[in-house]
Amino acid sequence: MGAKSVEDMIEASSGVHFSGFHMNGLELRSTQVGQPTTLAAEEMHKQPFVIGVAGGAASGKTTVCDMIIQQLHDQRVVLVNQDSFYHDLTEEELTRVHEYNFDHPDAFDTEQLLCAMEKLRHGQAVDIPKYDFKSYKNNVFPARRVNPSDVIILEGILIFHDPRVRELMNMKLFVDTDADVRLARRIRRDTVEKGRDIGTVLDQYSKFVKPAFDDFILPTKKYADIIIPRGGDNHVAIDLIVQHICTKLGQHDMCKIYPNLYVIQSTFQIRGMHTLIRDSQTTKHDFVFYADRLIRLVVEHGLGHLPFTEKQVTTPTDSYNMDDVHVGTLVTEHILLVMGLFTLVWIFVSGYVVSPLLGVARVWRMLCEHVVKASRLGRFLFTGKVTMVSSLSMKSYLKISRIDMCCYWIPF
Ligand SMILES: Nc1ncnc2c1ncn2[C@@H]1O[C@H](COP(=O)(O)OP(=O)(O)O)[C@@H](O)[C@H]1O
Ligand SMILES: Nc1ccn([C@@H]2O[C@H](COP(=O)(O)O)[C@@H](O)[C@H]2O)c(=O)n1
Repeated sequence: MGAKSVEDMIEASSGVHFSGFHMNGLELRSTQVGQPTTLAAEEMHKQPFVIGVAGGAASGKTTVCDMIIQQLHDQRVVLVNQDSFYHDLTEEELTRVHEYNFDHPDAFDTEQLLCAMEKLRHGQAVDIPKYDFKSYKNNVFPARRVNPSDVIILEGILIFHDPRVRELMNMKLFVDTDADVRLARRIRRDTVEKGRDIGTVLDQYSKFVKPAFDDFILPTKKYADIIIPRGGDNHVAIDLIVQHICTKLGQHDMCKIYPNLYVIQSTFQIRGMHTLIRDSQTTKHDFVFYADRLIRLVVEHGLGHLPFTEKQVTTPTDSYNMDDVHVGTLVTEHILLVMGLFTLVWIFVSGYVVSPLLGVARVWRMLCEHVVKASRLGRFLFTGKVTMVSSLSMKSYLKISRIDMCCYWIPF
């Protein structure tokens, strides 16, 4: 490939980019300036929190869902069963119903399920059919009107099978109950509630239910975030799951109110530092040290949202690509981002009863450090013995210098 085409490629890819950091690793892909990045974020954050619950038939999925719903009493939660989306049987299929495999992925109308989810996620109510296990039809009972909610629980034996359905889920649970327990429950349920005779239940189990569990259901266990042994008997697991959902919903709600809010993923290191600065035994020196590190994380993540353009730099020895951060825009378009950072760190620091001024001063210092670094780099690139293939213009340099002065001027 010739030198010109390399240049062309760089030029073609040298638009302005935003780097993003989002909750749950959901990233907004790099977008060109002027495109509605915040609209995309809004779209994403306005959507409900979707929990998928899979597991074998009679494993206790519905029981677990009911327990979660009960404990999330102050949230708007709806349960959507995959059973509601069983295909209607044709007349011919009805005459030979015992040969029909209700445990195969093709038994479900996944397109209809996706369509219903699409509507719910966009704030529209949907009518979900109520399946009749006795007549094998989904139009015997009136459909159930489901309104858009904060949380949607999608439950079903094969709810993790289709990747498009899996992608809708923020959290995936797999109810793992022993096969003999599932069979015992199924026999009782199908004979008592569905009025089937035990011979038919056992035939269906060995012919379709067990093979489908091994071939289609069990292989989806790997997609689960949490596996719940013993289903509804496992109160500890359900309590922990509900706590986790509440935490996520808190963040989710905040993100819904503030579409430009980014939540930094918690790590053991971050949690450790939070513990230390909350501890009354922590010395002033350690407090300042760990608070500084936490503030630095916030500042660095915030600055990661500044737009940048890729530039090619030729040094005496080599040529390489670098990201030219638009420091100049710091004082103009992105002043709000910087102000937001101050406020954020101010809230963070003031939450720990330190003088808010101390917090603001520390943020200023960190921002200045960053800008000074960028400024030094800028000056080096501009005045040093290097050739810029794509120019870092005089205008940018002047802007950098102005910020430089401004930063030194701020007393702290
Ligand atoms: N922990 C449990 N102990 C006893 N019976 C249970 C338990 N969990 C569920 N069951 C019973 O087993 C049957 C199947 O449970 P369900 O929650 O409907 O499972 P699934 O939704 O996975 O088919 C129901 O009759 C239910 O009452
Ligand atoms: N007409 C039907 C439809 C489904 N089944 C069985 O139901 C099971 C799934 O429901 P769960 O509530 O237990 O998850 C599945 O194993 C089907 O075989 C049926 O028997 N008849």
